[in-house]
Amino acid sequence: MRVTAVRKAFGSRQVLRGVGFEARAGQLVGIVGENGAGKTTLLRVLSGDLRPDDGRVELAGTWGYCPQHPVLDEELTVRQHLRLFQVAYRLPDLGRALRLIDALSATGYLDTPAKVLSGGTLQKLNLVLALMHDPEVVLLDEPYQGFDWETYLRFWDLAQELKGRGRTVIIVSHLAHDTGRLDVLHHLRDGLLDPSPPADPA
Ligand SMILES: Nc1ncnc2c1ncn2[C@@H]1O[C@H](COP(=O)(O)OP(=O)(O)OP(=O)(O)O)[C@@H](O)[C@H]1O
Repeated sequence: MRVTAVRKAFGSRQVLRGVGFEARAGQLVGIVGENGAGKTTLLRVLSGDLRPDDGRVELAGTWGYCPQHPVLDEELTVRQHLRLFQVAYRLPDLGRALRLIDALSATGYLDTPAKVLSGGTLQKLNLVLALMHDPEVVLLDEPYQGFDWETYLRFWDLAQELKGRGRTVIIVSHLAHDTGRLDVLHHLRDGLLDPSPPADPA
């Protein structure tokens, strides 16, 4: 993925003022910044959900997008959501989706409607919907919000597994901890990315 000089304003508020970076296959890339820094705006531009005022986003291959707020139908169960996305992604079966649900310990909720799921379980579904077609580039907006510690650790196992298979994983968070798990960390400040040196594995 190559991002060049992306600009986006809402009215007179310049949120992105020339953002550029590259992410390669097999890289875990973090983008951190304070509340309101423009992280979600950037990810929406990267996913094609929002048109930038200027700049380019080049993305080779398939992508998956896990938005900050799950876009789900509260009347549908977890399994029905998986089926809906199976059709949209044109997948032959739900094998990978069910393995991901299992890896996140959500199998017990397959037949539960979204409207009665806890926030953390909704987020598990949100994440699985972004990963079930095994995209080459994964865009994750605060992917572990609401996760308990066990699930948080499983999330990072999953991220490592994706990295190991050459996927590009871009994680946006307002939390700058756990940066040792990332290959590259960018800070979004004043509408620009400030690249940090590779995270210290210690
Ligand atoms: N659709 C919109 N219309 C107008 N202003 C917007 C819109 N979306 C975002 N903004 C503004 O752009 C700025 C950046 O918002 P954004 O949601 O991208 O920040 P963020 O870094 O993701 O924040 P957080 O960590 O709180 O999720 C904020 O000032 C926000 O109010």
